Amino acid sequence: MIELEGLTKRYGEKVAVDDLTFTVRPGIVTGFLGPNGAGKSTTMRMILGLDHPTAGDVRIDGTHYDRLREPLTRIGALLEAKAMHPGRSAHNHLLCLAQSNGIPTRRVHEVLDAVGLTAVARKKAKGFSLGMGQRLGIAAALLGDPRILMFDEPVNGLDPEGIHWIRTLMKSLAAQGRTVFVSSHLMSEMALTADHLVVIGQGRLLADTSMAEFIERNSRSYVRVRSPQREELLATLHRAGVTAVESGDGALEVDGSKAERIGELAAGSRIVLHELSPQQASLEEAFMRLTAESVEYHAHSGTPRPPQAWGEGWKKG
Ligand SMILES: Nc1ncnc2c1ncn2[C@@H]1O[C@H](COP(=O)(O)OP(=O)(O)OP(=O)(O)O)[C@@H](O)[C@H]1O
Repeated sequence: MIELEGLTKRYGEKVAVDDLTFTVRPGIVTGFLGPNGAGKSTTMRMILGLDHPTAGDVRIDGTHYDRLREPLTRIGALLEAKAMHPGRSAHNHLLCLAQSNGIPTRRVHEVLDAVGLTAVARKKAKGFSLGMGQRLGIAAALLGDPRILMFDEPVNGLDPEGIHWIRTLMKSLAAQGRTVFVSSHLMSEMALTADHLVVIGQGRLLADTSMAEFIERNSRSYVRVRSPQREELLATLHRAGVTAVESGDGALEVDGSKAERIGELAAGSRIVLHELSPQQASLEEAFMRLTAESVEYHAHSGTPRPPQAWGEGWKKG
């Protein structure tokens, strides 16, 4: 279990992590989601004692990282791929880590096998592709057989096979009862991997929710309707107790009614329809709405929409 309490990090004027309080629990994959610069890496560095908090506290199974005995056997982390000596082989890199942490040598062979690097174990790391570097970083995280694992953007730059492999690995580690904490800036990626979501923006907690709850709240389905007899259609829908809102481009959006019913109501009043289409809002859109105000740098493609009122509704703790 990882517990953060009021965790804060300032760099001069910049507040990189702002009063974060949440708990990462065992047995599930917890996704740590936020746009670029949200403070995910800084938070993970503080969990590992690589950065010191300006305020607040973070504990690993009740203890500060600095006070853990043989920390690699308690928490394993992949923070930056290729954080290794380029002239060293994968085998020797892991062997050095094992020897300095009191981990038996046989674990080196086990983890090389687990990440599929046995065949290239004696090759120098500088010749490794990004995917091989990620696998070696994950092997290092697994070396001490820790109960807690933390991965910072593990699928960045990987091919589909590598992405699939990491997703499966994270789920199986969680199924073994371990705590798995993984960061990403892609909602679509988290939707496929995480059981629980912690969302941050500009260092602040925006949501702490189960994935199922996030999907339920944000998989908004509605029907788009366009008609040259818009006012008559609005009046007909109103009489039937169906609420429609303007979509901004002249069309109407109707929640809570099927396209069939709207079509039948329109036909009953001899109203011509030019469009009648069921729609499903994507989780990526929901994430973008939630974090819109906290994104540091926008492309000049339009004004971000303000976060919806529901943003606060599912924030816990
Ligand atoms: N050593 C530092 N000195 C000054 N500012 C920093 C430092 N480290 C991080 N920051 C700033 O803190 C903020 C959070 O950065 P961080 O790398 O933690 O975000 P992130 O969510 O991991 O982003 P990304 O997905 O882009 O890696 C950013 O604005 C960053 O510029």
